Amino acid sequence: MIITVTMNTAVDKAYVIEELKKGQVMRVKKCTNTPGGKGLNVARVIKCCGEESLATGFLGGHTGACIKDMLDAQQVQNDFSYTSSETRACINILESDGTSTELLEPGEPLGQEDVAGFISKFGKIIERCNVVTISGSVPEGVEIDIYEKLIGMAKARNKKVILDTSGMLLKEGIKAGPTMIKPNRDEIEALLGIRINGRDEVIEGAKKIQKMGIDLVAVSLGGDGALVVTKDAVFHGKPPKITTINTVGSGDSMVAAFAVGFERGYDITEMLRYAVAVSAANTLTMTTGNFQMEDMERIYREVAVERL
Ligand SMILES: Nc1ncnc2c1ncn2[C@@H]1O[C@H](COP(=O)(O)OP(=O)(O)OP(=O)(O)O)[C@@H](O)[C@H]1O
Ligand SMILES: O=P(O)(O)OC[C@@]1(O)O[C@H](CO)[C@@H](O)[C@@H]1O
Repeated sequence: MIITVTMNTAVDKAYVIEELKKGQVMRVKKCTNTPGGKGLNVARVIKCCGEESLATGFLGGHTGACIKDMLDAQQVQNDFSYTSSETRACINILESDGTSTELLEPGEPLGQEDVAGFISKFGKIIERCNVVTISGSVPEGVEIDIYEKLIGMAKARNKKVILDTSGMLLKEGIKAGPTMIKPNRDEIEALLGIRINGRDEVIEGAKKIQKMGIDLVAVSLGGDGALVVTKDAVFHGKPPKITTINTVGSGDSMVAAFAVGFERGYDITEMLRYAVAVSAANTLTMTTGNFQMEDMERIYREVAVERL
């Protein structure tokens, strides 16, 4: 069982329009509502992979109740902390030329008692899992070291923990030594406070972060696939060239696939090949955090994994 933590859940609204024009009234051609916030995408993809997950974090107000109904209808197991702070919406505007523009609400503030209640719930439910994923932003009112605390609790019980976040949350979370993190190039730059150009510099940056006490640093590189840096080795997994439909949630799909890899005991190269195939397959569907098995299997056969 894999537990996915989403402190800042959202209803993800994908708006399909011809062309975004600032300052004009625009009618949306098609709107898709999906339970979102990174960890909910992770949970859905784990289910697509055929493994059991339990989604936790916060849901609040009418939007939270609506997300709960959608998760239950999709048979995504969940055990959330409920709050009166309304769950946010995140909007992804998709134009016909493939441009994607995201508008992410901050999320209504949570109270200290909300957070304390969640920490207590988390302590109980992690007994039931082998792997924990912790993803995304947190609403106001949540301390910046929350992920450090959660990772510490999971590691004290010998769970594998994947952390996928950014900014100060990542900086603080790393202090607890998660098993894996999945930064992209921008997140490495922000974490190390440097500019990075080209693959070699990405690898150097990832090696520095790995030495901070993280077993596996997976760096996602969009259409160029992903790098994996461990204490002993560096691998690059490259997907075949594909025409994407919606890339939002592909980082989450990658996290889900690594979590499944840990759960199944895959070795590093198997895990990387699988993660690249699952995340690339996610870009071929309109819904965030979803893939078709036949897409994944076709791409899997064509992923090139190279030891550098
Ligand atoms: N154009 C693409 N073609 C093939 N695979 C892709 C493409 N874009 C993304 N992927 C796959 O998805 C993975 C994650 O994508 P990306 O590097 O964009 O993550 P990210 O920056 O964390 O994105 P996000 O947080 O928006 O989901 C990549 O490592 C790759 O395997
Ligand atoms: O504000 P956060 O938590 O960092 O990111 C939220 C979000 O953009 O991430 C997902 C894509 O990765 C979307 O489903 C969601 O709306």
